[in-house]
Amino acid sequence: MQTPLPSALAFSNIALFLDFDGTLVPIASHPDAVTLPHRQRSLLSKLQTQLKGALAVISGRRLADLERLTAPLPLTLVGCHGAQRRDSDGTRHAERLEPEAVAYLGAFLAEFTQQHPGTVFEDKTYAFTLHYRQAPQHERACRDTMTRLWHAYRDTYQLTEGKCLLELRHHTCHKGRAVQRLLDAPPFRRRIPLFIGDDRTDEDAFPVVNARGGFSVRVGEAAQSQATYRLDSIEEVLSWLEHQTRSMPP
Ligand SMILES: O=P(O)(O)OC[C@H]1O[C@H](O[C@H]2O[C@H](CO)[C@@H](O)[C@H](O)[C@H]2O)[C@H](O)[C@@H](O)[C@@H]1O
Repeated sequence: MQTPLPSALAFSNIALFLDFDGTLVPIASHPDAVTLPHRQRSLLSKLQTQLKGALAVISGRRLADLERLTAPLPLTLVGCHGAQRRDSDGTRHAERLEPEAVAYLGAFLAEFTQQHPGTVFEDKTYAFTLHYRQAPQHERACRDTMTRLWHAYRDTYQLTEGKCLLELRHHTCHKGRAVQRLLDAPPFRRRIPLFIGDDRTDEDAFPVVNARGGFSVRVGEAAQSQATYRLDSIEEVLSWLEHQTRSMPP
């Protein structure tokens, strides 16, 4: 059971990790329909300065998507649930992959969406995401297909569920590992981690944050969560963070 996040924290010592969709920006009908509103952009910019760079956006989206959405802010960005990273100085990191499986899964699922109108496929190289938000009549077919593919590739990929999506993600896609790595180096090292997220893959990060004596925060209702704290909505996330920026030196 999560308790409400206290409004007063020693925020200047925090390493802040923010999920993107459903935490910073509202869920939209299609992945490409999302933008970063002025309020969030200005907040991220202030936090980046006030936390001396100890801020990262950690998302299931591709790194290229995050770069486009947050440009020109020089943030640390983690894409594909941890498989890709851009540091605030522009340095890039990416996990290695077996190209054969990537090509096969990409081609197979692209064909699947042709046969199931309204479904959306994102080929993120490290993760293959099938959305049925706009075609709920195809949810069963999406589940069956992704389950079959997972049985064939379970040594390398795991099957997870998100908000109206099913995803085969490579074992290197793991937000907990991403947080661990960031905390081992400046500017995050020796700070207290605070992770805010709303989804299944954010759960991978919560035990890492808890083990480091940090603050794990789940956004919205969750039947089961390892988060210690709760914020009820995106509006609460933004207001809470804005309150912290007002309590720190500019
Ligand atoms: O880790 P996150 O930043 O929360 O990313 C999770 C997934 O977000 C996106 O899908 C979700 O948002 C879409 C746009 O609002 C929505 O249409 C979809 O139904 C949601 O599941 C993104 O498209 C995925 O690649 C991310 O894995």
